Amino acid sequence: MDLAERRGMETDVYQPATDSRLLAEAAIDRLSDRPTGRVLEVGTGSGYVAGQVRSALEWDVVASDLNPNACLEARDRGLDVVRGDLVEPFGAERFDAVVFNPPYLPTDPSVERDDWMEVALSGGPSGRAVVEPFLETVRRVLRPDGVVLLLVSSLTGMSDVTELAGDAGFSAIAVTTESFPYESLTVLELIQ
Ligand SMILES: C[S@@+](CC[C@H](N)C(=O)[O-])C[C@H]1O[C@@H](n2cnc3c(N)ncnc32)[C@H](O)[C@@H]1O
Repeated sequence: MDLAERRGMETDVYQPATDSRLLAEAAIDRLSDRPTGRVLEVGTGSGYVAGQVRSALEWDVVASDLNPNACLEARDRGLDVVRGDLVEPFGAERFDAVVFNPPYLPTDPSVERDDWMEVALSGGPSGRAVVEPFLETVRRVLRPDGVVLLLVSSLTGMSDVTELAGDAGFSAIAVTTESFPYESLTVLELIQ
């Protein structure tokens, strides 16, 4: 499924899809092995992933997004929501885990549209335009034993993402993968 097909959803807020469900299941599985803590979902969209984690685990859950419409939708689920760019609004060492299903589809700049679905889906020409600054900054908000759970598509370049994660001081482990005709989706656990 390409960007144009995903665009069939004429909405301002990304609605839960296969990638959202894969990330929510992996986050619940991985975080249930750890003591209760505080988790941030970056790019929460509808709030689905954060809501699933909050229902399944006794963790404090915070959600954030750049898109004000997403923030309102996530708030309607009863989530604590902060509007902002990636982890910029948050202080140092605030979270035991950060989860993110980023915009990851490689997109030709000449067909980019100026709307919130583009912000939700487009990862720029490489697919890594948002993943890269996320990996460069996320460590600041993690407690010393905190982890990241990051959804990565084969379209985004798995080895490029694991290399960027390594540059940012993380080791990456694939915790789950699902394959589809057009891409495979993996959740990486990034450990400091
Ligand atoms: C693929 S959607 C995922 C939505 C939701 N987490 C899910 O899995 O269904 C990516 C989300 O990231 C948000 N986003 C994109 N760039 C962002 C940024 N720089 N800071 C915060 N959120 C961002 C988008 O608005 C969108 O809601």
